[in-house]
Amino acid sequence: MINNSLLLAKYILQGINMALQISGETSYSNSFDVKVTNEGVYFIPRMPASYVVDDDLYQKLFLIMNAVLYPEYTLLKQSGAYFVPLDTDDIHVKRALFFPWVKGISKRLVISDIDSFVERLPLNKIPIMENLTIDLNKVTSFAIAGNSGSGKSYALTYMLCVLKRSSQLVIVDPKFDMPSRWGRENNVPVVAPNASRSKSDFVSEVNSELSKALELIQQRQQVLYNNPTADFEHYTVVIDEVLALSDGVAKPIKDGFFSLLSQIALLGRASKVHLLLVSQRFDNNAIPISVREQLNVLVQVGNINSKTTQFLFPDLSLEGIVIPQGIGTGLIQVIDSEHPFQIVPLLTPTFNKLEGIM
Ligand SMILES: Nc1ncnc2c1ncn2[C@@H]1O[C@H](COP(=O)(O)OP(=O)(O)OP(=O)(O)O)[C@@H](O)[C@H]1O
Repeated sequence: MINNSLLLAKYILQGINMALQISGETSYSNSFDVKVTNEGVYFIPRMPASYVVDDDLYQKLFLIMNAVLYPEYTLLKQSGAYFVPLDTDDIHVKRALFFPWVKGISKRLVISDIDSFVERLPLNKIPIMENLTIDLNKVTSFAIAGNSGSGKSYALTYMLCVLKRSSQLVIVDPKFDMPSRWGRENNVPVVAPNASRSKSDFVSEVNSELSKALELIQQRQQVLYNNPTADFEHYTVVIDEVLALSDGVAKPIKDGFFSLLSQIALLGRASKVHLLLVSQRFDNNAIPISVREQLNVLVQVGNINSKTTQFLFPDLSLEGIVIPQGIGTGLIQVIDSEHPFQIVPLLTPTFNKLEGIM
């Protein structure tokens, strides 16, 4: 175990010196340096340099360092070069490429009793893996994508269990399936279709539920206007199979659905009103672009390739990301105020069977 940051920086430098082919430049010729902090690694080029400091260099360094650091640390994949200014008077070394990391590698949470796990959970915390916990106060909208059989419903069930600890919930369940049963057992209101009603009728009911969430946002905005430090209970609208809702309904109803979703996604942050959307995919038929842009917890389970990641992770090159094998695996990105862009391999939690629900 390497725990001394100087030693670790030296080890990383060695890895870069050996593997990076940039005009024969190395740290020995004083071309660059590496610094390590709790948050990640800084690659400091000495400028002007005989090599170009660009996205390409960034991705190369990512590949080299991710391998030399495995399994002590996992670098968080960025879509482009992540420049940071450094606090020094020396113009030659006033900038760095930054590689944020998390300690260890992604490890699945295995929970033997989900009820007591949730009971002991601190408020607003959403554990995802052993080294990744989301703070509900820092994120607004969640999306879970994955093909049939990929572990989407299982992941959703887990999210419902942990979210209930910190948030009021309302569930929209077009398939009248597991989420409806979970809602019944947990006294959470569910909007589901019934045989005697048309699809448009059902989506209209969904729209009126979304209108209620929007009204709540507006009421809370009023309160915040008078008291900017007011605090509220989280409120989360969970929608399973979003694509099944937006597909094949009358245009005015679909437009209404999209418009309500957009407004909630855009305005919900300050008033703690969240969306949790689940869908096979999140293309423009499933949700409007404005909603996709607001999503800040993005989960893709099942097959990971350029086709499946094109909607939630359009800028992602998968190079260098070690995707775990097996059931309930994939990728997760959490965009919060501290981390503008980070994608890590995901293993969804495993928990005990819930009688009568799944
Ligand atoms: N993290 C996990 N740990 C253990 N088992 C899992 C995990 N994730 C998924 N599974 C199992 O994988 C199988 C498929 O998962 P699930 O039913 O959630 O898929 P799905 O994507 O929702 O499919 P569908 O859309 O057809 O409902 C289930 O038997 C489930 O128990």
